[in-house]
Amino acid sequence: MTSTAHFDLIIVGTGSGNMIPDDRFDDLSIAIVEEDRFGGTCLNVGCIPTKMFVYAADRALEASDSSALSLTTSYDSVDWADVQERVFGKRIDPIAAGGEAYRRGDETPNITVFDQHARFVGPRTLATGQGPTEWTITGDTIILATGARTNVLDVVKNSGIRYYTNKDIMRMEKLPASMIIQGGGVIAAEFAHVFSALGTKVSIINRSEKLLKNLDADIRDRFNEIAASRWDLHLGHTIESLSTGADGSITAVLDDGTTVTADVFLAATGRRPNGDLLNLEAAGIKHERGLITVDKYGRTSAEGVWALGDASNTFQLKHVANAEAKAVAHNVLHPDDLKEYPHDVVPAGIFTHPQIATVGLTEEEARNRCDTVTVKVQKYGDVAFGWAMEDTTGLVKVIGDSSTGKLLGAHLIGPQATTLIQTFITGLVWDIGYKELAHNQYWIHPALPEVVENALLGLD
Ligand SMILES: Cc1cc2nc3c(=O)[nH]c(=O)nc-3n(C[C@H](O)[C@H](O)[C@H](O)COP(=O)(O)OP(=O)(O)OC[C@H]3O[C@@H](n4cnc5c(N)ncnc54)[C@H](O)[C@@H]3O)c2cc1C
Ligand SMILES: NC(=O)c1ccc[n+]([C@@H]2O[C@H](COP(=O)([O-])OP(=O)(O)OC[C@H]3O[C@@H](n4cnc5c(N)ncnc54)[C@H](O)[C@@H]3O)[C@@H](O)[C@H]2O)c1
Repeated sequence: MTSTAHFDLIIVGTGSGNMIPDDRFDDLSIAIVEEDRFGGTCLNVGCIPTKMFVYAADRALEASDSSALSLTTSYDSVDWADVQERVFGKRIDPIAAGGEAYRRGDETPNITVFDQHARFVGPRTLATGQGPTEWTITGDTIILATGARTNVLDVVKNSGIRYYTNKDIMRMEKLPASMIIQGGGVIAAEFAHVFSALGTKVSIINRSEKLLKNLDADIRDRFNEIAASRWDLHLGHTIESLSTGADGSITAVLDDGTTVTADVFLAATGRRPNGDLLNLEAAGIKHERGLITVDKYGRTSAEGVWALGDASNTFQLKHVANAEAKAVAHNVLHPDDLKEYPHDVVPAGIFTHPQIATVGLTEEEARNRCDTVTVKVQKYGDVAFGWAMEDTTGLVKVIGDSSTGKLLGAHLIGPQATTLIQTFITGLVWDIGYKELAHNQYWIHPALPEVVENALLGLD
């Protein structure tokens, strides 16, 4: 038998969706539906655990060769099980379990948790469940925060090989001796660094000729040079077939006949939004191949239904999903004072080695839009802290419009790039001219942000 219930608000997905119910919502009856672990991608299988692995990988890589600093150091080995226990056992899993217990417990009596897949069976009506009990729930307001999943290509799915995605690769039983990574985007770049720094031989197979192909060309090319020195790259190729050997190893045959063999295979070929699994048509919700269509306030095509995060934007970034969740929380409470999703200045960081960070227009995009582009590329190695680091590869590229004195974009590769970029984000958000940004504040000498100062000073 199917039970039924009505709620003021239904939230599907507990990534950024779980941020929404705060004390402003205490008077509403709320259903939260989550079919997997509480906390969503970022907490359980994305940003947070990956960066905990990345930090260890950074230390291992740096220790493996400090000769430029006149030091004799080495990286010996990793206790893989201990890293997993530290990341998941001590931190991630208790946070996820605690988040769920809080929503199920006495402190949020207005909230009911459903733990089965939700799909629409009519306008503002979802079929879901609590354990084995089937439920049909209706809501005056529904917020879809259902995220995205790995886009596993047919050649992988249909091959019968055991393959990993970001969901299970960090929980592998032991560190593999070798790994094939399919894809050349952000996830490939981050995991290639993690595994190779810890001792795995990494081969990357990527359809495009360049890794991280959408970056500003100078940053992209610098990264590709560094990547070629660390990993076995097969760029500009696709996989024709995959098979499992008698010893369990995986062999990929590429479109040029090359074979690549490794212990494990990681699929990192993009993430597709989960809307295709929600039966959106039954509720009159428009979407494009699962990407839910929303207006600038987060409203879908169906009255009373909102969407946010990876379910409905193409940024696929946690800070954007969080910002949208804040906007939706406000909008459902204040229908006469809607806030727009903040999509004007969206920065991104890539926690590979070296780190990469980017905000605003690339040089190519800027030149296509503006005739008065000014560009400065400042090497880390030409400022005092860069000398201390003996850095030979880091650079800060800043792009401005000389006719207005305004920043257009900034792109960094090098140590602490994801931190250094914050000055450019501030400049862009507050519309501060690049000369003011450089001159109207102190830059601690001889700290690394001097590389940012010098980049700004170099614009015409
Ligand atoms: C490996 C990796 C590393 C990343 N690193 C970064 C990073 O460093 N910085 C950054 O900004 N971003 C990063 N991201 C991206 C970031 O994780 C996502 O943009 C963000 O988590 C999206 O949040 P969300 O709330 O939209 O979706 P999610 O966090 O994916 O939440 C969606 C939830 O909905 C649930 N759900 C879906 N459909 C249903 C259904 N029908 N019924 C019930 N429940 C359902 C899912 O189980 C999931 O828990 C990373 C992603 C990956 C994969
Ligand atoms: N640090 C961060 O902020 C961070 C970290 C990890 C993931 N993420 C988010 O997760 C998203 C997904 O990451 P990703 O690396 O999976 O995606 P991506 O879009 O960055 O890269 C996908 C890769 O797969 C390849 N590919 C796609 N379809 C293919 C096909 N049919 N055949 C062959 N190759 C194909 C692409 O050429 C590309 O190299 C990112 O875009 C990012 O927004 C963010």
